[in-house]
Amino acid sequence: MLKVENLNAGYKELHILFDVNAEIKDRTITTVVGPNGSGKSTFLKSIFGLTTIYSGKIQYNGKDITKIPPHDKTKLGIAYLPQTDNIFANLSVEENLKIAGYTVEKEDFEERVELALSMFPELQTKLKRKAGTLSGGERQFLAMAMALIKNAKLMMLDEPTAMLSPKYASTIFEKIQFLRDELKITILLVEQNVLKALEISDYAYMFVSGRVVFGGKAEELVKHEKFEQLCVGYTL
Ligand SMILES: Nc1ncnc2c1ncn2[C@@H]1O[C@H](COP(=O)(O)OP(=O)(O)OP(=O)(O)O)[C@@H](O)[C@H]1O
Repeated sequence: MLKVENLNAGYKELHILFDVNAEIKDRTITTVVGPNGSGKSTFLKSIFGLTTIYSGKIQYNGKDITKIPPHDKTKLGIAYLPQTDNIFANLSVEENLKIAGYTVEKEDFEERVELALSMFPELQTKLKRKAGTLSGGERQFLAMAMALIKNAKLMMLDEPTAMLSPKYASTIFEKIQFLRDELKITILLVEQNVLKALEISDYAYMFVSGRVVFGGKAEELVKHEKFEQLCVGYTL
């Protein structure tokens, strides 16, 4: 689904990612782990078109999307959910859902809202509430519901369980599995709850100082000699 080749990227002249190669397979969960500041978020942002790309290539279903702006990537079915600021806090939940559906045909929109609310029934009773008054977990649900309405096929989630209670975090992990298993959505995840994320993941990448030091099956990463040293502390 997504192929990243020899990607070098950063913020203007600040080079952060070095020769990154990665492949995200269709209908899988791939988790990116690594110490703080290793470039995990920058990786997601680069795929979405929010960084400076110096060289390399990003392909999505065989199409070169390296230089395509974010709004066009949304149309192709790519969604990027940052850790914060992923909803319009001053608007109601309902208005947020409507905005997500701006580019969707009216009939499709109603169907998509129905699907989104069946997946996130927690939002059903809060449609008139200002999104800014939702709990952290509910905000994540709303952001994911908006991505569903946009018909996302690839969802990139940056630390969706950050600041959430363990109970809420488990619910988010269940929802992510549901997205893969029932809705056939491909997930690229950056997570601080590394062990829990790897449990539900098919593949994983470990970044250190902007370089990929491991790429492969999620269960293999746990056996990697540097895994504990680099991810513990950050993991627990
Ligand atoms: N908008 C930005 N402008 C300039 N530098 C940035 C920007 N965003 C991130 N950086 C820098 O890029 C480097 C990588 O940051 P990034 O957020 O990608 O790491 P991360 O692995 O996701 O870290 P964390 O686990 O702490 O979230 C850091 O040195 C950070 O300070």
